Amino acid sequence: MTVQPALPTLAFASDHAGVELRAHLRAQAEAWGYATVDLGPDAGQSVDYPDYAGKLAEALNSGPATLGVLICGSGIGISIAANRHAHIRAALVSEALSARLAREHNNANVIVFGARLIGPDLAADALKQFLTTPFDGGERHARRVAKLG
Ligand SMILES: O=C(CO)[C@H](O)[C@H](O)[C@H](O)COP(=O)(O)O
Repeated sequence: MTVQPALPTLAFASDHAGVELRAHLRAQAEAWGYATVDLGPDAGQSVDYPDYAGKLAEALNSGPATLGVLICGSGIGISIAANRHAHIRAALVSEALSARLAREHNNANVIVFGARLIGPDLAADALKQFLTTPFDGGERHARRVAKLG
């Protein structure tokens, strides 16, 4: 019998612009077998993306989630905010190849989407790549990631 490694728990957060895409991607991830933690916000309120990037950074610090998904309108503000936390390597992506490379080369632990710039199917494809690609672990990549701090 082959024992499959446990899937990581995923944390999801967004600002108001990302509420719908967050729900879609979270449902997809659960359908793929991942446990998820939802950090909000609820629909119908305007919020500030640094607050939700901070919630996700805190969640990855305290567990059980080890990978995160962040979404704002463009993905830019929330990725800037997330990357101000030393243990976060957040990659803003708009297609699946970048999502794969973010794991393979950068060992990114957070994937970021711009809900106003990417469709739900493309975002789900990119998320699937992100979740199923391990860090390459090669010496040059490990060295560079270590220099990120
Ligand atoms: O931070 C952003 C842009 O870099 C995000 O796209 C935000 O979601 C956006 O600024 C929110 O804008 P809104 O007019 O308050 O909906």
